[in-house]
Amino acid sequence: MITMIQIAVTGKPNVGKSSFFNAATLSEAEVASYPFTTIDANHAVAYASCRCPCRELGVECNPRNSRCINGVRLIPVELIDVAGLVPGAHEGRGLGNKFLDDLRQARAFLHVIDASGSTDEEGRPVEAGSHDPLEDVEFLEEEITMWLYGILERNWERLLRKAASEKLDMNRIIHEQLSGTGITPEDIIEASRKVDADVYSWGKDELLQFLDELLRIAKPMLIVANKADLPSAGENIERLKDAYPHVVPASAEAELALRRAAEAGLISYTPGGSEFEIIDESKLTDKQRAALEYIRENVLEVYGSTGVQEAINRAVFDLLDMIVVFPVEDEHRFTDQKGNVLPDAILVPRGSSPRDLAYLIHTEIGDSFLHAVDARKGMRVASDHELEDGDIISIICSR
Ligand SMILES: Nc1nc2c(ncn2[C@@H]2O[C@H](COP(=O)(O)OP(=O)(O)OP(=O)(O)O)[C@@H](O)[C@H]2O)c(=O)[nH]1
Repeated sequence: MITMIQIAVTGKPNVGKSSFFNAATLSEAEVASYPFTTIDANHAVAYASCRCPCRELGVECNPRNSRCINGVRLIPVELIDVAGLVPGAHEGRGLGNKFLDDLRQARAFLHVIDASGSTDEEGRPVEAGSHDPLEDVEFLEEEITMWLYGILERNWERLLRKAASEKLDMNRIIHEQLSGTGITPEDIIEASRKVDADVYSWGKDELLQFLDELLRIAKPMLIVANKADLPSAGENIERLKDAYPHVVPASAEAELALRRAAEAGLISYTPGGSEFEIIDESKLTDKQRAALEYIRENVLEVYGSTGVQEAINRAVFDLLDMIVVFPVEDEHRFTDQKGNVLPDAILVPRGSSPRDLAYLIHTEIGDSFLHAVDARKGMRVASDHELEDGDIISIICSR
């Protein structure tokens, strides 16, 4: 059974988190026949997008677990709206079991910030450009680190003594303490290697350094530099890009405006696209025309898109390093048992093998895996062969 990848969306009040959440989630109209658009108030379905092989193969696909719009395959991922991360939250001003639950589920964080600097550190509106958004990035990382620190620090001395006297592996003990966060033993081993000092001599500084590394590995973060449409955002976006590896300029408001205009039949626009076309000039009011031109000049032409879809894609394909594989039963017709062409698009971690894919689809398929065929090349591939992005794979089982 394949579960959707879950990504947390967080940010202080007024930065445009709800706008981003809505803009990333296709509306009911756009996904009419698709069953799960909104899960509940705090969970919604967004899509990672990639090229569908249907065009290149000259076939018409019948997607089952995903959608195909004009040759673009949309693969569902789940967004979790994480509220309450405000400065000081780790001290008990808001982070509770709900946060633990969100943290456990989330594989990565999208941190929405107001790149225009028009909200202060608590999210109150201030004059554009008067707040430095780089401070907001630091605060969020610090909140999560300090929250984890609170969990470890409580019992640290006792745990060290226990590990020393019973000759227990400290990494395992740390993992037990952080159980419920979704952090794996491998993540902990990798992070603790990055701290020079011997674990038995770790003080506060080393623990914090360890937790910083751990978060980077286990819950990587992408900065959504929102409100990129405002003039004061440009310089901040450059500074953010200099300081952090994963920054996507975005305008959630522009994405919403373009979609509304498309729904009203005023423009043609594919969500996440790099351009739009006005359908009938005479239908636009002066105000609408000016707003659309503003978006074209200040968002699309500057940043290439509104950044909303790009943020989701970067989280899935860069931060989490996933690739897309299309499993089929019939390697000649690219179909499943029922004749659906290219029915499924599956996100798998880069480095996965056909056998890993088989297990991901179903334990039984993994257990009875015999070999796999690369349907494009019509060639058998080894069970430990590394799958490539866009592969169409037929799995041959003994049952
Ligand atoms: N210029 C501009 N304004 C935006 C953008 N996104 C959101 N806003 C505005 O920012 C304000 C806050 O947006 P919300 O989406 O409600 O922000 P939020 O972070 O969810 O706020 P809370 O619900 O208070 O947590 C609203 O007035 C939006 O219209 C954007 O991309 N550009």
